[in-house]
Amino acid sequence: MKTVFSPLHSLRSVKTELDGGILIEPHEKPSRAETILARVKSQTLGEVIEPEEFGLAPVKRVHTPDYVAFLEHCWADWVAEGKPGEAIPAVWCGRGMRPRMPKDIDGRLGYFSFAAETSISAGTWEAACASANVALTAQKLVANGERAAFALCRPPGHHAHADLFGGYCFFNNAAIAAQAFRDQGYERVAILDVDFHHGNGTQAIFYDRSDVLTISLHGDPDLVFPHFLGFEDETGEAEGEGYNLNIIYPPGTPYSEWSKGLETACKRIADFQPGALIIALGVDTFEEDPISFFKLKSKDYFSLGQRIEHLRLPTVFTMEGGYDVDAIGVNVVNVMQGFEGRA
Ligand SMILES: NCCCCCC(=O)NO
Ligand SMILES: [Mg+2]
Ligand SMILES: [Zn+2]
Repeated sequence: MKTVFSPLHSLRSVKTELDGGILIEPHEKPSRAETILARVKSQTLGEVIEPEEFGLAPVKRVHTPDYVAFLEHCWADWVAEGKPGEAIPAVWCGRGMRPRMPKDIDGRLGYFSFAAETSISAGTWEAACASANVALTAQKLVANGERAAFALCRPPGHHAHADLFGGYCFFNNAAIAAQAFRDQGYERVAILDVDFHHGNGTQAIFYDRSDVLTISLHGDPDLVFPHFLGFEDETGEAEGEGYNLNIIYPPGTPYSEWSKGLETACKRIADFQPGALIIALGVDTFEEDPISFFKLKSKDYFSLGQRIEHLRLPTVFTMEGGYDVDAIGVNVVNVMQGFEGRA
């Protein structure tokens, strides 16, 4: 399996994450991607290639022009106002207020975000663009005949809405790849999000559509991020009714339980008969993950990869979450080796 990787990910190197009332070293840090890359190479998973440049057109098939323009200029606008730290949203449109786009950077940060943990600084824009190009390059490999490709995306994307950032995400790489398949004539595309957290952005982007099936397995949003979306009664709307599926689990869920939801998801995907499958791959389902509460073991990721392969679909993997950096390389590559039958 080929891996697509961009060294430009390291331009995303913020020093802060708001957590527990203090600014901590971000969980979503450059060493995550470097560790995965090292494991891809040490396990000779396959060729590693750099992304092609696709420009902003395919990004704007998912994200709004105002949002893209905001992300491009955010850091410069923030610095121009003489702010001392990294750009962090601190004000939002609360219930009963007016959801119009403010001029000021503080207002725009809140208007275009849904959470406060995702700081922005120099290089964030460039890294987010590179991450989208990584996903589009993997999508092109698969559209051109590869059975599967691994988009080693950083920053991740599944929390990003059409015009919202948060949860360490800016561009929804999986959604951008899905829309690229659709624009290239694939009638139906399925996105399966196996990250510990709900793929709220992915759900929202396709919520009223029946051409892209969105499924997410995740921790109960009543207990964990993103808190305000991802419940099992969210099944799609209008044309999209029946084309969104959320499967939630409690703290301590082991693979033996979690895999029942995986089975349900795979059966729904098989029924949908998509021409392509995108796996939003987070490994923060791991038992040692610092911010999550499932209990998957490293060996379980082989099984996950094997089950996905049994769908017999052209498959793009987009890297999402996973914060136990010591184990992230093994867990991610275990999925790929399971997929390739090299478990
Ligand atoms: N306290 C912020 C938690 C953000 C979760 C990021 C993630 O892993 N999403 O998949
Ligand atoms: Mg998920
Ligand atoms: Zn996650």
